[in-house]
Amino acid sequence: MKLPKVVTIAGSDPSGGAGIQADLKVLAQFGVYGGAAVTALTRQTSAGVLGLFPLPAAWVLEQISDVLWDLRPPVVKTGMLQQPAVISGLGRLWGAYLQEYRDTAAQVLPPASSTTPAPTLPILVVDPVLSSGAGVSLVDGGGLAAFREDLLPVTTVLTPNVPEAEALTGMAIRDSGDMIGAAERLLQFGPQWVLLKGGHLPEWEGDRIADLLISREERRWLWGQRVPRADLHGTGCSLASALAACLALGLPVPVAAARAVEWLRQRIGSPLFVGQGRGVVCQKLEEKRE
Ligand SMILES: Nc1ncnc2c1ncn2[C@@H]1O[C@H](COP(=O)(O)OP(=O)(O)O)[C@@H](O)[C@H]1O
Ligand SMILES: Cc1ncc(COP(=O)(O)OP(=O)(O)O)c(N)n1
Repeated sequence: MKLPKVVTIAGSDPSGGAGIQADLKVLAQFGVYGGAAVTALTRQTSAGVLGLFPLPAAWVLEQISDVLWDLRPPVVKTGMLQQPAVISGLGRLWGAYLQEYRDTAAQVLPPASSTTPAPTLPILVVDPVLSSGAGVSLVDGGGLAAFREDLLPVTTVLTPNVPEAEALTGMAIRDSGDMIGAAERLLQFGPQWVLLKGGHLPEWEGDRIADLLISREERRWLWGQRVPRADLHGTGCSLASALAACLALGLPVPVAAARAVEWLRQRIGSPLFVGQGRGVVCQKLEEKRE
């Protein structure tokens, strides 16, 4: 088997709970090699985001291009992209990356027929980070339009939470029916799959909770046990990285999504308190120390 590799494109969180630091730790836990292109530096503690220092957009895009054509990762995951020029530029770069795969496959494979499977294309997991858990905006004006117009058309799996799906669609999401409507609207922007996370909805009955995984062909609810949730951050980054890792290990999207969601849910009720503020996702349950 080829070395499983994921490149994460995200911001830096010095406290290690979110951003590239969290992504690389999750990838390592799944046994997947991680590369990272950094979009912005934050001043951030476990209590929240104190400041944001974006790197020049052209320079960020050069970093991404360098690492894509060097490592040739089969899976890329995005976190805080922050600037519209980075979001749109990544859409263009990813289109070129996919095209090169198609051209190479056309040279080495026999012509496609009903019996030859289509070549496996690289996978782009987009976690549309818009704000920190405490509400600090992590995207500049124009970012939503850049996502909708330039990045979602080339996205394989989009992983919004409820507020992110509301912002991208302009639709209010109050219950599971609204989740379906918003996820279908998101599919119209172009992603092949949408994993709409349900953690922000109050409606779930009793001790159950669900996320919605949807494509143009299928719809699945990923049900799980709702646990009392301590205040923690980095859950969105960790889930998208776990999903990217499972995809790099060769699992199909529905299996990878179910496994990643389960992995995170096992950790949500049992965070690590590493600083003075919120908890972070515990990387290895069996090694948990207070
Ligand atoms: N109280 C909870 N108990 C169990 N799982 C939860 C709980 N809250 C959220 N989750 C799960 O954690 C993941 C992240 O959910 P969510 O909070 O919606 O997104 P985000 O972390 O991006 O804000 C989802 O798989 C969701 O089902
Ligand atoms: C550098 C950086 N990137 C992303 C976030 C947001 O983290 P996320 O896991 O999406 O959200 P919360 O769990 O914090 O709600 C961040 N804070 N910093």
